[in-house]
Amino acid sequence: MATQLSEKTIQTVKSTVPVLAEHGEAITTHFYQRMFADHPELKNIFNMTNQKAGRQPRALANAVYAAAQHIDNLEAILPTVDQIAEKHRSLNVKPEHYPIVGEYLLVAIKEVLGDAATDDIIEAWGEAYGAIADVFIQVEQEKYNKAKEQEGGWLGYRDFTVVKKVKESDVITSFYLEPKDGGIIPPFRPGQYITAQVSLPDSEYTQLRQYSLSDAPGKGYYRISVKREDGSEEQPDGVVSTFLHEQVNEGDILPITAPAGEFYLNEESTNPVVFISGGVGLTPMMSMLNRLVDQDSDRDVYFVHASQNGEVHAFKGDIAQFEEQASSVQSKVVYSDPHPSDADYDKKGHIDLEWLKAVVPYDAEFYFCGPEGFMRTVNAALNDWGVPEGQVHYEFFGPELSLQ
Ligand SMILES: NC(=O)C1=CN([C@@H]2O[C@H](COP(=O)(O)OP(=O)(O)OC[C@H]3O[C@@H](n4cnc5c(N)ncnc54)[C@H](OP(=O)(O)O)[C@@H]3O)[C@@H](O)[C@H]2O)C=CC1
Repeated sequence: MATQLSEKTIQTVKSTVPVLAEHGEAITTHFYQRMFADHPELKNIFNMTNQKAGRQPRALANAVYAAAQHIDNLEAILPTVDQIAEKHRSLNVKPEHYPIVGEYLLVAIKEVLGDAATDDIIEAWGEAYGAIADVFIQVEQEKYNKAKEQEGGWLGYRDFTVVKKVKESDVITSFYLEPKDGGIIPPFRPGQYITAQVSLPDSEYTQLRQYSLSDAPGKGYYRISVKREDGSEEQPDGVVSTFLHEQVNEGDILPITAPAGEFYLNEESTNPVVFISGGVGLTPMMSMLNRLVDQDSDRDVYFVHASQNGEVHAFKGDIAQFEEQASSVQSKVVYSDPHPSDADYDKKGHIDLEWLKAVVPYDAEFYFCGPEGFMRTVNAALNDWGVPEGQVHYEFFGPELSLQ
C-alpha cells in the first residue's frame, strides 16, 4: 500500500532511530514552534493546550520513532496509524496539511541535528515522510467516506444546538446536543467521542476539543459531559471548559464532527464487564453502562469509580438507580479525599490490586480511563494480576502517551 522506498533510504532512516530517540522531542517541539510561526492558521486545528503542556510534541515524537523503526514494513504500524487517523478524521485533518507538516519536520531535524544532518539523511527522511503520509492520507480518506456515507452522517462540522444543560456534580456539566438542521444523527459505538469547535470571544483561532459521548446511542441526541478545569499545570484545559460551563447555554450552537474512536464496548462478548474510571474519565463508561442497561443485558457489570469526594462525583444518582433497577450492575466507589459528610463509598484512598481482586472478577472485559497516574496504576495492577491483554481496553484522552 505504501510508496516503495529504496534500500538506501530505508537504511539511512533506520540508522537515525537512536538519534531520534535522543532528540525526538526536541525536534518536534522545534517543529511546532516554526510551523505555527509561519502557518498560524493551523492553530485552528491543533489543540494549543496540548502544545503548551508538551503532550503533542511527545506524541508526535513517539509516532515518528515508531514509523522509523518500521519503515521497511509500514504494515506493522497500521494499528497505531488507525487510532491516530481516527483522531485526525475527527479533527478534520486534510491531505493538504501533510506537506506543510513534512516541510517543517525536515527543517526541525536539520536545526536540531546541526552538522549531523547530512543531505543523505534529510533526503531519506523526506522520502520516508512522504511514504508515511500516504499511509495516513489513505486510511483517513476511508474514514471520511464512512463518516459521510453512513445514515445521518456528515463531513467536517455540523451545527448542533444545546437543547439541555445539566449539572452532574460541582465540576461536571452535561450538554445535550441535537442537530440544528433537524435531520437524523448516526448511531455511535458506546465509548466514542466527538470534536467540538469552540469560538472563544477574544481568541483569533477556534479551539477544538474532543469529548466522549456520555449517553447511549439511539436517543436522537448526543450528550457530552465536561469537567471545568482550573487552568493549572495539571488541568491546563481551563479556557474552553470554563467557557462551556459559564457561557454556553440552552439554545446556543456548537459545531461538532461525527462520532469517532477505537475505544468502545465490545458488544459481542458475553463476559462480565468491569469499568474503572477516575474523575471525568467516567464519561465513556457512562455511555457503555447506559447501553448495557438499555439493552437489558444480562452481563454482570462492575462500575468502579474513583473520585476525590462526593461533591465532584458525577452521575451518582444514575448509577445508584441502575444498581437498583438491574441486579447485574454493581457500583464500587473510591474516594481519595472524602468529606466528613460522605458516607456512601467503599474505599478511602486509591484503587489498588489487592482491593480490585476482592471486588471484581478476573474473567472479565476491563475498560479504564482517567488521569495519567491513575491509568498507569490501573494498567500495572491488571498486568500484575495477569489479565490477558485482549481483555484490557483503555483510552488516553489527548495525544497518546506511554503507560509504562
Ligand atoms: N475518553 C477518554 O479517554 C476520557 C479521558 N478523560 C481523562 O480523564 C482524566 C480525568 O481527570 P480528573 O477528572 O481531573 O481526575 P481527578 O484528578 O479528579 O482524579 C480522579 C481520581 O483518580 C485518583 N488518582 C489520581 N492518580 C492516581 C493514581 N496514580 N492511582 C490511583 N488513583 C489515582 C485521584 O486521586 P487524588 O485525589 O489522590 O489525585 C482521584 O480520586 C483527564 O485526564 C481526562 O483527560 C476524561 C474524559 C474522557
